[in-house]
Parts: sequence; structure tokens; C-alpha cells
Amino acid sequence: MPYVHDTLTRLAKSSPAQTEFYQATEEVLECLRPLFERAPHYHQHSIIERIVEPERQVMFRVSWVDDAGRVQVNKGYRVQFNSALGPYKGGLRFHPSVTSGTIKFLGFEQIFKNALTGLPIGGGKGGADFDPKGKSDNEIMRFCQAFMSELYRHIGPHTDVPAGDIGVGGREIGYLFGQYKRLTGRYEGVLTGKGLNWGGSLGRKEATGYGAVYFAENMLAAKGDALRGKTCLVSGAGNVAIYTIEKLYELGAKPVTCSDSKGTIHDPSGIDLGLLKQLKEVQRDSLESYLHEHPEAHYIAARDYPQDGHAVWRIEGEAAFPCATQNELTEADAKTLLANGVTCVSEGANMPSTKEAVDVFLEAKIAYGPGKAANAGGVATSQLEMAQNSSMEQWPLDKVDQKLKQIMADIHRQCADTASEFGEPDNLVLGANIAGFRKVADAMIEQGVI
Ligand SMILES: NC(=O)C1=CN([C@@H]2O[C@H](COP(=O)(O)OP(=O)(O)OC[C@H]3O[C@@H](n4cnc5c(N)ncnc54)[C@H](OP(=O)(O)O)[C@@H]3O)[C@@H](O)[C@H]2O)C=CC1
Ligand SMILES: O=C(O)CCC(=O)C(=O)O
Repeated sequence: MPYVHDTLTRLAKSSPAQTEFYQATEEVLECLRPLFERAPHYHQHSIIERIVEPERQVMFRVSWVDDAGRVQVNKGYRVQFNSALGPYKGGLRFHPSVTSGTIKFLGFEQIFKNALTGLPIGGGKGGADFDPKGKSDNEIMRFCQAFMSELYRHIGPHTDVPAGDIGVGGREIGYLFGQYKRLTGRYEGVLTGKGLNWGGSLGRKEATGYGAVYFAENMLAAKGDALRGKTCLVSGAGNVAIYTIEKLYELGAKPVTCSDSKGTIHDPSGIDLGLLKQLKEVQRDSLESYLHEHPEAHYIAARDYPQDGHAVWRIEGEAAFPCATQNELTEADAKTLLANGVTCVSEGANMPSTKEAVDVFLEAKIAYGPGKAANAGGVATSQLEMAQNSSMEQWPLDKVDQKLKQIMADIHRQCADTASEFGEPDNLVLGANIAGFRKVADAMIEQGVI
């Protein structure tokens, strides 16, 4: 299929050094080959050439004053990738590793993820190379205010609705919302993940992690299995990891690991969830402090990780939930997971498995849920927050959770049905990419050349 190859070659030339973006586009476009054979009209409308180009990208300077009175400067980004299905929707990431390529890969993934939810949301993403670690609350506030002082002119409840991602949680959304309100004079649903007494939705904080566990339960049910009684490996120790662990306990599984950027905790008796929340949500402390309360647990410092992978994936378990960051699970890790008896991998993070690791999972035909399907519960619940904001309601937790459960079951069904339609019933990567793409591509064709 020359145009898949040509598009990838052109991207590699026009977006040099954007390796994560290239990785994400290559996976999607390669999966679309069998669809293009059956439906040549997508090529006639140049859909893939259009879909890999963001509709709009803004890059801006963020200047702010630290506690010592020094002026600090960061780079800010918002990529408004595709609005065929609705207003741009996607989180903001504050992390020192952020580049324009990171934001583009996340925005590209978001297009298909949001389409899979079946809700009217387009794809976008943003962020900054700002490191929230070690900053005071006042410094975080001044940074967020400076960031929003530029971003506010590009967003709105019917245009583009940002939310959280790595380094952006309830505290940051609060400061960003306050500054938007001050600059525009409008109290409206321009961000999601808001505080519960000022427009937030019950269940949004928990939704990504809960959704990744619901997705795993759906994948296992299709194979006549369940999470109950399984030992589970979770990476990360942030929003997604914490609520993955919480839901695993609720469903009768035993999560035994978590990790942050400095190291991994392995607690064979099960992660102490209350302590994890205290350390990460309240104290913003390193995971090493877990040992003060649980000296019997094991701590593996990042410097002692295997050369070719991550410590979490070398521990024995039956189901795995990568919930930290991109490319955190290598080919060697994937092989170790299989050798240790893992039969289910559900990705809470975005693109956490390298391409080679994904190939290992697909080859083995285990229950493998790619991030754009398995972690879609977060953005889906953000859309439920938008719906509550526009009708000036707040729904009870039960209602939000029931909707989340249904959305995750529907996403699983769409991915599985589409995979079967294309002759690879176990390949949910193929299913997710084709099912998401078709919705966006059809809408783009119906809306004309824009
Ligand atoms: N929040 C959401 O609703 C959604 C998030 N996601 C994805 O889930 C993943 C986690 O996000 P979230 O939990 O919100 O973020 P948080 O900032 O709450 O937590 C991130 C966790 O991952 C660790 N981590 C981050 N970057 C690295 C790195 N480069 N190396 C090692 N560890 C790292 C952090 O360690 P430390 O504590 O040391 O910083 C932290 O424990 C991301 O891939 C995100 O894109 C996907 C869908 C929705
Ligand atoms: O809730 C949202 O709008 C976006 C969540 C997100 O960033 C993601 O799905 O990766």
C-alpha cells in the first residue's frame, strides 16, 4: 500500500526527532492497511494525509516568578489535532521531558481514543516542560496562571476543553480554572477534572484507573476468566495507578506493585492503598517512604533496574497494568511477563509498551488492551462532566460509574467485533485503530475538505 508508506516517509522527514509521534502514527497506519484494501474511498479523500496533520498547534512562552524572585521560562503547547467529532478534548501534561513531539503523539492517540468512547469529542493535548516536583504551592499557582494567560484565548467549552495528565491534577486544574475565569469573566465548563464543589464530576478522578480495570475484566470475561484472585502488577503511583489499585481490590484481585520515577515497591501481601494515597496525594513524597510503615516490603531503586526494562515487569503476577508513562514496558519485559504467566495486560498509560513489546503480546494472543481503548474511561468521564456542566447538574456517583462501566464494555465490544471482522479476533490493537479511525474518517468526509 504505497500511500501508507509514503505518508510515513513524509512524516519522518517533516517531523524529525518526533520519535514518539512517529511510533504512534506508524502503529495506527499499519493497522489500517486491511481497511484501505476494502474501502479505497478513504484514499481518494486523502484521509490519512489529513489525519496525521494537526488542525492547529500553538507553542508559547510561559514566564513566571519563582519563590526566590527569579524569572523562570518554560515552553507551553496545545495541539488541536482533530475536531471532526466534537470540540478538541485531551489533557495537559507538565513534565520536564515534554517536547512538541510528546504532545503530538498524545494528541494523535487522543483522536482515536475519543472516537471509541462514542461521545462527541475531538482530539487534542497540551502541556509544558515544567517540572512540578519540589515547587511550592505558590510557584505552581504562578506557573498555572502564566500558562493560562496564553492558553485562554485558544480554548472554550465548545472549542477545546483541556483536563489533567501527568503532573496536572486537581490542584493545577483549580489554579488554571481560576485564571481562565479572571481573564474571561466567564464561569463555564472549559476544563474537566474540576473540584467537586465547583463543577467537577463525581467519579472523574477515579475514572481512568477504574476504566482500565473494567476493560481488563471485559477482556478476561470474553475468555471465560476474571480478575478475582489474580495477583496484579501495576506501574506508576499517580492518579491512574492509585485508582487502578483501588478497583482491583474491589474486584477481588491483589495488586502487589507500584512505582514512581525513583523506584518500585513490591509488597507481596498487597499494596497498602491508604498509605499510597497519603504518600502521593497528600505528602507528594517518594515511594521509598512506603518502607517506614512496611519494612517487610521490597524497594528496588531505579538505578538497579534491569538494563533492558523495568523492575515491575520482572515480578511474578497474572495480570499487568502499565500506568506510568510511554515506552515503560520493553520487549524483554513483555517476554518476562509471559514467561511468568501473565495472561492479561490492560494499559492505563498512553503507549506504555514499545512496538516490539506489543508484537510479543499479539503473537502470544493474550488479552492485551491498548491504551487508546483501555484508558478511555478518563476522557469519557470528562465528557460526562461537560454534559453535567452544560445542564447545570451534578449526577450521583452511581450514575457516573454505571455509565463508565457501560462505555468500557461498549469500547471492548467495538474493538473485539472489528478485530473479528478483519479476521484477527484476538487483536484489539487492530480493532481499536480501525474502529476509531472509521468514525473520524467518515465524519471528515461528510464535512468536506477543510
Ligand atoms: N489522568 C488521566 O485521566 C489519564 C492519564 N493517562 C495516562 O496515564 C499515565 C499516568 O498519568 P497520571 O497517573 O495522570 O499521572 P500522574 O502525574 O498522576 O502520575 C504519573 C506517575 O508515573 C510516574 N512517571 C511519570 N513519568 C515517568 C517517567 N518518565 N519515568 C518513570 N516514572 C514516571 C510518576 O512518578 P513520580 O511520582 O516520581 O513523578 C507518577 O508515579 C500517563 O501515560 C497519562 O498520559 C491516560 C488517560 C487519562
Ligand atoms: O479527560 C480528558 O480530557 C483527557 C484525559 C487524557 O489526557 C487522556 O485520555 O490521555
